[in-house]
Amino acid sequence: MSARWTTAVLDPQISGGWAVARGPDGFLVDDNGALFPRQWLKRQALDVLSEHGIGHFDGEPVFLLELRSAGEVAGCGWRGLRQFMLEGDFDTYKLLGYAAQIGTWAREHRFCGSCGQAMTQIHWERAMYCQHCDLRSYPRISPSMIVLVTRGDEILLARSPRFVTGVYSTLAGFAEPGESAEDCLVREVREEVAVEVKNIQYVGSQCWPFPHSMMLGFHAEYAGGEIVMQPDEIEDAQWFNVHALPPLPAGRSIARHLIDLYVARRLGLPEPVLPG
Ligand SMILES: NC(=O)c1ccc[n+]([C@@H]2O[C@H](COP(=O)([O-])OP(=O)(O)OC[C@H]3O[C@@H](n4cnc5c(N)ncnc54)[C@H](O)[C@@H]3O)[C@@H](O)[C@H]2O)c1
Ligand SMILES: [Mg+2]
Ligand SMILES: [Zn+2]
Repeated sequence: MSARWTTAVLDPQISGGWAVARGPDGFLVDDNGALFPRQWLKRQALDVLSEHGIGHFDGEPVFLLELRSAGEVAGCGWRGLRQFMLEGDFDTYKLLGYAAQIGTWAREHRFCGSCGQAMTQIHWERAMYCQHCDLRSYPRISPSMIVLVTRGDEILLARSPRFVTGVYSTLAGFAEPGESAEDCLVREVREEVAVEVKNIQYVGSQCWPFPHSMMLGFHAEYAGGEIVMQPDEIEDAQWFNVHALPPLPAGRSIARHLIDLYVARRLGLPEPVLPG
């Protein structure tokens, strides 16, 4: 949510408003962006799997058309969510990030995980419902810890084989059942680089809709151990001096914020603000 964008459960039976369409290649866009007059968009030959009322943008209702396949709409193209995260209006990115998470979840919860029968949308809360089991499934959110480990002027950064060439980032990993945030952080750092940490401090959080992570960001100090990289997960890990940093993650990511915040504090510069 943001100043311009708030989530809400809106009944698709009501008419009007804006709509976004999401297919396998991302969101439908034209020169004005990804928001289209809903009645116009629904007249296009789109292969709609489901429709969801997702919230308000500048006070106007917004709906998501989740598509089975990418079709052709004259004058329009497709744009992935990552592009919206990297550049352009952040409120629009927040709206589309939410739409993507709702679309993914609804697509993956069409059938009851308990009995296998078709589920239906309910319109007073964000849930899919199985009448047979009286079971509700809510949108999936996966808590992930992300941590900048520091040792004075040095910060510990690593590369996953999945990263853009040359980029180094903070360590991250998904929480497992039974863990606290701190347990998870200590385990992930141990698994990925075999380092021990102390003085864990919570910094802030960020929704990361790729596809449904909730990043909880921390700072921790080095407490011991030599770097041993986890095979397959970590391609390289090093201590970098704050004056000689490698290519870093995208400006709006919490990974980048954790790095920029520490460097600013170390160098006595103004502190950056985490994009909400
Ligand atoms: N916003 C940021 O700045 C930022 C930076 C780094 C990582 N991330 C995100 O943090 C998350 C975790 O990072 P990671 O990839 O290093 O995780 P990780 O170290 O836990 O390893 C990834 C592996 O975890 C497993 N996995 C996938 N989804 C899972 C889930 N929902 N629950 C449990 N295990 C799962 C898979 O085997 C996958 O290969 C990812 O979503 C990643 O995109 C965000
Ligand atoms: Mg990881
Ligand atoms: Zn069921």
